[in-house]
Amino acid sequence: MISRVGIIGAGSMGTALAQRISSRAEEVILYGRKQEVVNSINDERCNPDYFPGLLLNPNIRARLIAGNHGLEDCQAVLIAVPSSEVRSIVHAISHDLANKVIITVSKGLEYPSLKTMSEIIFEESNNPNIVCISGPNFADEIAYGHIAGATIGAADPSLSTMLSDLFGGFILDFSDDLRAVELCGVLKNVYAIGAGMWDSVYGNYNEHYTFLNMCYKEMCRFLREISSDREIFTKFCCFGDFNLTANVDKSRNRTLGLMVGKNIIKTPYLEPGVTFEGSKSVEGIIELGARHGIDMPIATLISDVLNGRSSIRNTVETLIRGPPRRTSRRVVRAG
Ligand SMILES: NC(=O)c1ccc[n+]([C@@H]2O[C@H](COP(=O)([O-])OP(=O)(O)OC[C@H]3O[C@@H](n4cnc5c(N)ncnc54)[C@H](O)[C@@H]3O)[C@@H](O)[C@H]2O)c1
Repeated sequence: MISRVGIIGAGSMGTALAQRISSRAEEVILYGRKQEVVNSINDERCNPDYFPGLLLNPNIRARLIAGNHGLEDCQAVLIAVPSSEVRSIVHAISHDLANKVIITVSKGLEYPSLKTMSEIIFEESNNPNIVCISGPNFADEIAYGHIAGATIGAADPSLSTMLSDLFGGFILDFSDDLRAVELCGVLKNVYAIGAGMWDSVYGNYNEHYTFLNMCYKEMCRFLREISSDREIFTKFCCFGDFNLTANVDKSRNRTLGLMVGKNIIKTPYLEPGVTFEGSKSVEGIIELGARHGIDMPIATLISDVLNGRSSIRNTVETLIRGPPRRTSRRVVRAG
């Protein structure tokens, strides 16, 4: 059993994972930014900001991230902050990350560097022991102990073995293509926005699953080009997470698409933080695709609608009929 795990970010996912893995580690330390949340976790065993009704297990303690954080005693450190914060937070704690296993659940692509979270973590910490865990995992359901599948992405297979014990409460599959596992989490957020947009106008079942299938084809085309894992399409990080995020209204990115489609919010939506991470990833994914020579018409149309360059109805016309073609004069040859 791992003796001590540190979790950076006492938000939804950090708290949910603390609860879930606390039966598989001697101690879990949640690192938060707010003194009152830290006090409440230590004194009342409760995170009032995220799960006011959940009694946290007694071996979960909290500390402030600022100051003397004591990460040196942790065997593994899990990063659960918004992707936009990962570089700065890892930079700040990099001295304490040497010789630890670093686990990331943050989903996003840095722009314009187009780096994944593990690439950023490596750049800032110089520690290659990085894994990610990704799958159809809503934080609240993880917190309350419901069944969930997840993919452990690790370039070094010995790290996967070690983590299968810590994450033994999940149904697991594995991939040695860490970057591809992370990119699945970015892609599914992009297409979930598209699914929300589409469903705001074209909501019957045939229409919904036709669009989802088109998105999944584009996602698989991307992954086929960039991933060495030939099985990735059936793993929890890919098929499961894509379906969860694109289908379920609890998904923040699907909700963004629905709100844009119904003209409830104006785009581009630029609020910082985790809320709609996918909106920040759309341009990155299109550019990454272009670097690899991958055509991504659906992601491009999602970007066009998100940035007010096109309407959903025009987008649908384009998808159904194909992009407008130049009309050329037909040459009619005589007899
Ligand atoms: N919520 C989910 O269901 C879920 C599922 C899978 C993956 N994730 C990923 O986990 C990451 C976190 O998501 P979340 O839902 O927990 O977000 P959240 O907003 O609920 O929590 C984020 C937490 O990080 C803290 N934080 C932000 N910047 C910080 C900093 N610089 N230093 C210390 N703490 C900081 C915030 O105070 C907050 O407590 C995201 O990248 C998300 O994609 C979330």
